[in-house]
Amino acid sequence: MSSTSEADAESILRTVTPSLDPKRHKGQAGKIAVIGGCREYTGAPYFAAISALKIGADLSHVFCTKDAAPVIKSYSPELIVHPVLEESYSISQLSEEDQRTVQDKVLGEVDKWMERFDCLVIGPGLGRDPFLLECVSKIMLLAKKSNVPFVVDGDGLFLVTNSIDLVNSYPLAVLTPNVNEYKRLVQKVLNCEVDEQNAEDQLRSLAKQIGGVTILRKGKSDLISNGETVKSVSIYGSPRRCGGQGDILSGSVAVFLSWAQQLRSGPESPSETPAILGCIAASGLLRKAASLAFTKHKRSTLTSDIIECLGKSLEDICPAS
Ligand SMILES: NC(=O)C1=CN([C@@H]2O[C@H](COP(=O)(O)OP(=O)(O)OC[C@H]3O[C@@H](n4cnc5c(N)ncnc54)[C@H](OP(=O)(O)O)[C@@H]3O)[C@@H](O)[C@H]2O)[C@@H](O)CC1
Ligand SMILES: Nc1ncnc2c1ncn2[C@@H]1O[C@H](COP(=O)(O)OP(=O)(O)OP(=O)(O)O)[C@@H](O)[C@H]1O
Ligand SMILES: [Mg+2]
Repeated sequence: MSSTSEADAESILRTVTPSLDPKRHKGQAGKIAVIGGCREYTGAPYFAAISALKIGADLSHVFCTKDAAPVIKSYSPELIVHPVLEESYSISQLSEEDQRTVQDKVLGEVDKWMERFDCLVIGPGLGRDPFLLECVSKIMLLAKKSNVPFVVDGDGLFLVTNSIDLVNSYPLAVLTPNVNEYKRLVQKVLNCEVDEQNAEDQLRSLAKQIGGVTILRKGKSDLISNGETVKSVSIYGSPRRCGGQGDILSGSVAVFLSWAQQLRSGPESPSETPAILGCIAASGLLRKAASLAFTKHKRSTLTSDIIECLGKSLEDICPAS
């Protein structure tokens, strides 16, 4: 059994971040899709999707409900927004057969794009509507069929905790639970309470029990495990706990995981998996950006201020030229 060690996040950021090569075409630096955004939540999918672009992905899509789409589009013309998800209230008058037709249509809309994506982020601002979550569980099956990696966060974790088979033994799944989401996962999967005294061993057991998926447990230090190795990232971030920082993280993991996967085909393939590298890089960068934003804005630091600092924080670690 390997022991926990503090990851060298800066060095990993330098390793996984690709150079800006003029020979590369649009799309090669990453095509990310966020599955999330409903009547209540439009900020979370926006934060995840825009963070992916600000770090350096080429294209960032959002698949959300019809009500959320115009709102998310209005935040940014950079995002490609698909108003395809349906909640129960909009289909409750339909017969069972018509509801199935609606579900097939939703799945068709997502599936026609699936193979083009390097990574999905499933859950920021998804909500907990049962019809919508059933569609999303089928989207996860489609992603697995196409071997597309996915990061599960927010309400996606609510779905997965209640249907662990959706991610069990899928090596390209990354779960990014916050304190509440982690507690629910531990209770459900390990049948016990969170043990802070043995946090690393418990995280390793949890990841192993879910068949070697990668888990990034967010907190004062971020802990990352795939059931074998356990790494921590404790770089000083910010004392502000404004909502949305986890959404930046999930979009960032998707980009760095995609970049780390590209290294696999190169001559110097790192020993850690792309999922572990992606988590370490994202955690390190978010913490640097949060620290920079806090230096400028102090108590009024908001998630959008942290997003504005992603570029400078990455530039300080690996300059573009
Ligand atoms: N600006 C935005 O748009 C942002 C949107 N965000 C989005 O918010 C969503 C929830 O994420 P979160 O982080 O609030 O979840 P978390 O800490 O487990 O819950 C806190 C407490 O609330 C409750 N609860 C939560 N959701 C519930 C529901 N649908 N229905 C009923 N209860 C619910 C929960 O109760 P419990 O389930 O534990 O009993 C717990 O006590 C998620 O989609 C996220 O992406 C955030 O990313 C922030 C920025
Ligand atoms: N106590 C803490 N001290 C320092 N950093 C923290 C602390 N808690 C969380 N973080 C950092 O903030 C990031 C987001 O974690 P958080 O627990 O706020 O996620 P979340 O609740 O899912 O956020 P969101 O509001 O986006 O849903 C993590 O990557 C972590 O690095
Ligand atoms: Mg969250």
